[in-house]
Amino acid sequence: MVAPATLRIDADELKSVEWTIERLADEFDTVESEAFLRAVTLASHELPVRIRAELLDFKMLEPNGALLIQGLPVDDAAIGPTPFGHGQPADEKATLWHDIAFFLFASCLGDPIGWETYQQGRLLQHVAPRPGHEADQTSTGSVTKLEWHTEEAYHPFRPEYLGLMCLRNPDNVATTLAQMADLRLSAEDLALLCQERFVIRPDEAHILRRDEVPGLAGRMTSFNRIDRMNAAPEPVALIFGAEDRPYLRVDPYYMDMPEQDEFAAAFAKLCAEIETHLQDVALQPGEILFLDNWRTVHGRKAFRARYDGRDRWLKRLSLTRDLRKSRSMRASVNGRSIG
Ligand SMILES: O=C(O)CCC(=O)C(=O)O
Ligand SMILES: [Fe+2]
Repeated sequence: MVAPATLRIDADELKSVEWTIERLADEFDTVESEAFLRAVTLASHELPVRIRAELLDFKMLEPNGALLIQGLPVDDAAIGPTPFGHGQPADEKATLWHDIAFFLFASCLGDPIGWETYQQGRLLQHVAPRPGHEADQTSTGSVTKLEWHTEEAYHPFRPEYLGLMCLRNPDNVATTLAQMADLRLSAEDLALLCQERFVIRPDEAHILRRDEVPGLAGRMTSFNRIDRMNAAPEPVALIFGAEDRPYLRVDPYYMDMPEQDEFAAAFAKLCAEIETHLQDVALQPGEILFLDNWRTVHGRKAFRARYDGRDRWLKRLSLTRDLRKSRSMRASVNGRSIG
């Protein structure tokens, strides 16, 4: 199986990265602003050249579907309690250093995007267990495994890359992933999977618990759009791109079984191949895992949440290579929230 590529930041590189982070931290107190996005994209050009080269190759040459960046320090006492479980919001200031680091690396791959119908359009999202959500098929679930999926598989503007930065993972709960490059599918199955015959519905993170959404009224156009995608989904192809190195989009939990036997059989083979080639990556504090969302699927093992402020805590960014393609669903030229 193809293991994720790894890139370890060395001591000299870390000094240079820290210098850039600290300069940005002097100027900004949140990563959720357009001014910060411009500044961090510019500053990403100052990253050490070896790091930029590795990220650029990951993007331009597609040598691997996953890239693990190691070597950022995390002071567990300084980052504050894991959000949600404790009933208090995260102290954004306490993780600003890491948030900036994450955006700096991510900016080498693409532009961060968010969703009007998810966490109020926030770009940097918390992945942490939430009381009452234990059995949900979302990033706030825990006792139920998060089934493997393409991120936002149903959406025409789904991200090309997904970043997961680990701040805390005391029980070594694994992120699961499978690489398209590992899958063995016959030419006949590939030909069936390339046809627009498969229905993928929106993730329930955009649908459940709508009554808890602050400012819901102002976002109803976007929520209505999600509801329409749910009620009348357009059939799509699961495999696309070049025949010899295809891309995929798939999320069985939100899919209908195709009616015709041959398509159902090809879909079942794809799922079985993915299951066979699923690997575990238990992220450690300070690690950032970048996944090519067109060449891997990912999920998470089940675990028992502690709700003691020390739970598993990742931050997540979705990145697009081409912001313009979603312009019809974004409010402004450099607005990042799609819906
Ligand atoms: O918790 C994880 O490791 C992965 C979660 C996930 O699939 C996601 O946040 O999109
Ligand atoms: Fe995901």
